[in-house]
Amino acid sequence: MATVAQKLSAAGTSHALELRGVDRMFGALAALSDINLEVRPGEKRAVLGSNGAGKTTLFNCVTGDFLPTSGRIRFFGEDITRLPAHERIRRGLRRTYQISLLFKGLTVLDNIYLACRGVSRGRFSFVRPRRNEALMQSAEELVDAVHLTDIRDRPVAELSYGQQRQLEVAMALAGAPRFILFDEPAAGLSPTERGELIEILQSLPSHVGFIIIEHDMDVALRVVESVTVMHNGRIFKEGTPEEIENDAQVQELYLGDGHG
Ligand SMILES: Nc1ncnc2c1ncn2[C@@H]1O[C@H](COP(=O)(O)OP(=O)(O)OP(=O)(O)O)[C@@H](O)[C@H]1O
Repeated sequence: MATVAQKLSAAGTSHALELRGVDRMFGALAALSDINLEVRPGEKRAVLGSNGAGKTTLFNCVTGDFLPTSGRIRFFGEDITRLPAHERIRRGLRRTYQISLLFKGLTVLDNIYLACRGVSRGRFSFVRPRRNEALMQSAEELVDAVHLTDIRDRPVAELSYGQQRQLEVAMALAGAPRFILFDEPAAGLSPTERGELIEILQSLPSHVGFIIIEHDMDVALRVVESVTVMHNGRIFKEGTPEEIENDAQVQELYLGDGHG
């Protein structure tokens, strides 16, 4: 059986995600200008930048929530620039949002089960599944992966804010994703919860790549191998976490502006 690398090579690319000349206008405002970005399969990358830099718009263009005004986006070699969002999900792209999209009245396990069900090809049924069903097993594994085993039968409304964010990570992992976009997963977390999130992100399977938007540098730089800094809708700098941390221009632009 061909490996992911062999399949990508046959498709003429070695990238999980590739953006070429992507622009996104909102009226006269260029939220994204000439974005060129390449992310390898399994690569973990942070996108940093101050408010309004264009980070969320970048995610929206990749997921299909917004179409780019111009430019091309490829996902594992396939041009997805104009594909609807659900077709991108079918191809293994996932995303978390800054706002919570959980079913608060359902249990932790049921929320993850529904996420697994939503991205599976089977037809939806309102009949409660038996525990041995394959999807329920996947849901149980994901509960363990995000350290929520002890509270898996609790309604989400009773969870702390940090536990709800952990649950969102599990839901993004439903259905064997190939690439995940995390939108500020550490926002509003306590130091302990941040530590837990770092552990979870560090233990994701090596073949699953991600981009994380994160204002908390401690979280972002500890879980990635590469960093892209954006400013005013453009890519300002790329490098390793060490290079970016020690870059004088980045410090002046981003680290020095009081972001917490
Ligand atoms: N739907 C929209 N309509 C009009 N302007 C928008 C829209 N979405 C984003 N913008 C504008 O595009 C620019 C980039 O916004 P974006 O949300 O992508 O930045 P960001 O880097 O994610 O910022 P933050 O860190 O505050 O979330 C901003 O000037 C914003 O006001």
